Amino acid sequence: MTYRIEETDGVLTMTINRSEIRNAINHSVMDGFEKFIAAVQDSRAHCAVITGAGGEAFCSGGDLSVFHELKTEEEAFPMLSRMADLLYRIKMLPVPVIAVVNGSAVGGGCEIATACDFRLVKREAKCGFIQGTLAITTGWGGGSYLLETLQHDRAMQMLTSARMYSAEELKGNGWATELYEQDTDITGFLDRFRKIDSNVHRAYKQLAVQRWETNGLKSRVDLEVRHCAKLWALDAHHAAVDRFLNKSR
Ligand SMILES: CC[C@@H](C(=O)O)C(=O)SCCNC(=O)CCNC(=O)[C@H](O)C(C)(C)COP(=O)(O)OP(=O)(O)OC[C@H]1O[C@@H](n2cnc3c(N)ncnc32)[C@H](O)[C@@H]1OP(=O)(O)O
Repeated sequence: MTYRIEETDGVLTMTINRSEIRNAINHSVMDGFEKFIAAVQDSRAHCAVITGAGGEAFCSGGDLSVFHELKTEEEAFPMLSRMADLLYRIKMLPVPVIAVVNGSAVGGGCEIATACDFRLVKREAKCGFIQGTLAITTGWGGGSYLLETLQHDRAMQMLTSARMYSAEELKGNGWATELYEQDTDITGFLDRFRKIDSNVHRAYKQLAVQRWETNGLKSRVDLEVRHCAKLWALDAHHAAVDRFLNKSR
């Protein structure tokens, strides 16, 4: 199975389960996100968690071994817009969503984590919006979420530098909520959530959702998807993806 969904003590967790390919996202994982969203909406959970299996990576973004077959704007758009829609629905979930970034988050992996309300980042993890090195922009809404989350210049720096950041840098620029060393530190964070009535969490989340629904976030995400789909079709992107795939062979 490419994902696992479990509920423990009022916490619903989705684990991307493709560690051999660093938890890259394909359509099967997207099906998992559909199920996860439905499960959270139907539950009385305190909060939801997204993480990756294996410990090397939280998520390495889109599965380039599959998505390199998408050559044109028209071919790329449905994949980008499907995942953007899923991340928007995750952002709008009625409870706080926590990304447990237990390894590298690269490209779309950073977009998934940025759609969440909190990012707990393992001290050894490195994360980056490296899309620029592939001659594309973020295409799943993560650029809009980053600009919504960080101070403007820090968000722009992360997007335009297209480089990997250390966990310390991520704490410094505000992307990481907390750094952690051991899994027990995550348990401590979740226990603090459980101590407060879940209606309180839901009420604060509703305030955030209300702000995003009225400040045009969805239309910015739609624009982001269209920009990425256009750049996706250019030779510079296909050449960069070929270089990545050939290097790892
Ligand atoms: C499509 C949407 C777009 C967006 O909107 O944001 C994107 O997400 S673009 C994709 C961005 N992702 C990448 O460019 C992939 C980057 N991957 C890496 O930098 C590294 O793999 C890693 C995540 C830092 C992990 O490094 P390491 O632990 O050293 O593992 P390997 O590099 O040896 O990887 C193991 C294995 O997995 C394959 N792999 C990794 N990521 C992907 C991926 N995104 N798509 C396809 N395959 C991936 C890698 O090729 C290795 O394969 P083998 O050599 O066959 O074992």
